[in-house]
Amino acid sequence: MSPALEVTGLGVRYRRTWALRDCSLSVPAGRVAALVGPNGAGKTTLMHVAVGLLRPSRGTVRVAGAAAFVAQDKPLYESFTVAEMLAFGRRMNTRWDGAAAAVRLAGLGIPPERKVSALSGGQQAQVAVTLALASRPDLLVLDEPLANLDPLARHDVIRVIMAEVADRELTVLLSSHVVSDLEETCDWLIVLNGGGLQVSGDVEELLDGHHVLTGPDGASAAGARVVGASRTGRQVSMLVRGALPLDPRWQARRPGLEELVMGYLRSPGSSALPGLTGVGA
Ligand SMILES: Nc1ncnc2c1ncn2[C@@H]1O[C@H](COP(=O)(O)OP(=O)(O)OP(=O)(O)O)[C@@H](O)[C@H]1O
Repeated sequence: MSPALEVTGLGVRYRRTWALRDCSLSVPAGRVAALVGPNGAGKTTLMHVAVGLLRPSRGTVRVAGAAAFVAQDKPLYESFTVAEMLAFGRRMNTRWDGAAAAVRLAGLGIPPERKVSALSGGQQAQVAVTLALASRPDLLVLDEPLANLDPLARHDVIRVIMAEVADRELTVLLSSHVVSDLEETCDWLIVLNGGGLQVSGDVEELLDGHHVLTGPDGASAAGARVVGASRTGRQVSMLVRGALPLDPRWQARRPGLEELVMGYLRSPGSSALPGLTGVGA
């Protein structure tokens, strides 16, 4: 099956700053991909290129079908009512499912005559996601849609998106700084760091392919590809990729998603990308 999103040798430069350098990745159709990375990693830039808001300085980006985007800040026109936003969406989109959007907003208790500026942050996020889904995209790109939402509203927004993913082959690219929000939702992981791609792959395969090791100071890591290590007193903890080290003093377990992400973010020189081998690769 062809990928929903394919990025090859992507570089994006803002004047003298390269926001993204030599990124190549592909996300299979029907996946919910988490895009994580520290501030300034290039997440928004990648999303803008994916939806055609920004042109690559180098390389190519290919989306199979139509993309919809929910921006990080102010995704809606504040002076519009909800009904006006829906009418605007209908005019701007060739394939538009206004009926489903109206049903969803009614289910959420959001009145059509209410001005966007009078909605809570959670309601605004719900309206923005509903409008994006009404355009029947093949790829839905969401830049931190859960920021500033309370836990209940976060759960509701995720539930709406996941229902749509289950209904049809929608692919989602979702950025967030809160990895725990992504744990139950995402089955693909992309980690960007300082404009470079560190990780892109199936979440289960990545978790199966890594171990968290704990052992005494002085235990040998020979035979393992170390992503990163930390020390607490005389205890050493390491994230390794692939085979375990030979030294029997290590205790190994499968990492959680957050441990995996943090392990890579703390070691910007490490990467887990298809086709790369060697220490830290
Ligand atoms: N319009 C712009 N002009 C110049 N530099 C920019 C512009 N937009 C982004 N950058 C720079 O590009 C880099 C990547 O920014 P980007 O917004 O893509 O990161 P991000 O991962 O989305 O960050 P955050 O998590 O803070 O939202 C940063 O160094 C940023 O300062």
